[in-house]
Amino acid sequence: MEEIRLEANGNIGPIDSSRIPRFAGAATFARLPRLDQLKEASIKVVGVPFDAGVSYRPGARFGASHVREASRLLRPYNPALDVSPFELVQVADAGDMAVNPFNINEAIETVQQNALDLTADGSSLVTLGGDHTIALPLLRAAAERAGEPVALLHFDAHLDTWDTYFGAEYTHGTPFRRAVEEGILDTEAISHVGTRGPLYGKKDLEDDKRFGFGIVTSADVYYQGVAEIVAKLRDRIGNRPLYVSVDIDVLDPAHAPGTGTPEAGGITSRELLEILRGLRGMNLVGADVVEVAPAYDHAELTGVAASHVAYDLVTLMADLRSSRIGAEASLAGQRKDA
Ligand SMILES: N=C(N)NCCCC(=O)O
Ligand SMILES: [Zn+2]
Ligand SMILES: [Zn+2]
Repeated sequence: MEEIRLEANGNIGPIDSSRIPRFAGAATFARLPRLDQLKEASIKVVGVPFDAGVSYRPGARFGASHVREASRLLRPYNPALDVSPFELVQVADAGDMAVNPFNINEAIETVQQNALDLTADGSSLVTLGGDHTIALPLLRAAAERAGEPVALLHFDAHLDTWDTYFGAEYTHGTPFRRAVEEGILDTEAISHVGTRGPLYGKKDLEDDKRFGFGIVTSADVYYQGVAEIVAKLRDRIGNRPLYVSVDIDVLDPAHAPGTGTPEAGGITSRELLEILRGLRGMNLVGADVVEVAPAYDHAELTGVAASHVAYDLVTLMADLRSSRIGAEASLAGQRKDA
């Protein structure tokens, strides 16, 4: 059937949910056009159906399609930031990467190469996981595109800076240790947010600190509040190229039960969204939302939370890009006047 879409400023937007019921048709993120329906896009949402790196419950391979399904209810105007992201720039759903489910090393190579290919035109990626293993190749690609090590804001119940599991180096509990070892993170500006729960030992925290990570625990969010935490994070990161990785288990299991390694005592979806919104204007170069495992989800809670997180990340990127376009235009105007 014909797709009736919203359009503005030459950008092709979501299917118009006032004319085609939002529950009709195949799901793309926020009902956006597929990349293969367009010539180009400035922001691409891409899925990575991969969960061969998990240490506990499997199922995050189905995360991206679950988030797409749950994203049918997203609307085109984001009042929290007063931005209509799909009007400002072209946003598209780039589909799923075809990653080898039987070979982790090959899967990591594929994610890295696909991320580089998708961003060769200067566009930005929001990746839907997949387990957290995929953050490593995504960070490699982000650092290569940025031309320098990137700052990292890592929202997670877990540190994910452990060394190995069963001798395996590339797992969902180890991506950020590998990233530090590879020199792709700017260790002056890396922080975990939302960590909590039992660890293997105190050494986990000592190692993590040695790598350069700052920690804002889930309890810190409760005691200090969103505004204070945002101010501290902004201060630490400044204008460095910033990658944001959101493990959905950063949320309390009450807000996101559909995940593989749940921990009690997490932040709320309101807190997470407000912290993300507080990053407005920062130099966001890439982002992921990982660890959505729909088999353990109820009432689409986790899918809805993850789709809103991805929507706010897209909004931040769209806002940043359009403010840069605006700044360039006014600079060009000034040059012409001079
Ligand atoms: N990245 C996530 N979600 N979890 C890591 C937990 C690793 C562990 O089982 O100790
Ligand atoms: Zn986690
Ligand atoms: Zn994680």
